[in-house]
Amino acid sequence: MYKLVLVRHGESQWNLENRFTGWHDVDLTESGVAQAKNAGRLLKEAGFEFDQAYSSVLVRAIRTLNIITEEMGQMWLPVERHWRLNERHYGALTGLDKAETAAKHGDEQVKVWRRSFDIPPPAVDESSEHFPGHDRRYKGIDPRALPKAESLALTIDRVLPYWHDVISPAIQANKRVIIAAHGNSLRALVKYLDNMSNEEILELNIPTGVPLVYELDKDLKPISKEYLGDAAQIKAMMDAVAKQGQAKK
Ligand SMILES: O=C(O)[C@@H](CO)OP(=O)(O)O
Repeated sequence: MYKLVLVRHGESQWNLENRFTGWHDVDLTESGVAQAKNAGRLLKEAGFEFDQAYSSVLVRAIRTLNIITEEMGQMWLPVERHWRLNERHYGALTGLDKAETAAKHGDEQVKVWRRSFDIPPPAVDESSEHFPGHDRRYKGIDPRALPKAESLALTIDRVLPYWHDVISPAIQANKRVIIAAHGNSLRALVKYLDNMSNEEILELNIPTGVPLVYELDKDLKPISKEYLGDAAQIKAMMDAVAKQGQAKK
């Protein structure tokens, strides 16, 4: 049996401001830092030791992982950062206020943009500041692979090659792995691991800064899955994520 830990970054500045974030690079808030410390403390108390860590190339995930490994006394861990673990690209919604967008287009439309399986938000064009082709960290990647807007389905298409080529072989080579990533890049992975239907994934919201521990069999099929921490608090955090896309009453 293998163990795998997934963690969504702690609260970011744009989570706090309730703005669509995607590939925009924002840092953690103070409470995001506290959430990451708490995640590290919980993992340490539960006796976790890792051999390999992975994160996206976005600061909020990188910093969350740093804080967790520092808290655990495992800062020396090898880390591989990869753009394929980035958040889903929010296209032309990037930067907009989620509640204001819902007031303008309706809660249902925003739920479609946030959570439908295969309907992407409106795309940016290559002149947009939110097109990743302008960012040095994505140099060397085939521009056709760089997103202008992604649905969850498209996010799955770019996350899974990294899972199959890099992460799952590491796990099967007995490396104990932690992955720090994002609400939707982790939903992509969870959908795949748990073999969830397109309808089931619609209602799945992942809280910030809470370790999600999987036990996997030899073929990496889940045996069990649980969040570390206070169940009532975690449920409240998941409900709050779901509500972020509703217009203010
Ligand atoms: O804005 C985003 O990039 C994501 C995660 O923070 O938000 P949502 O939960 O609306 O998909």
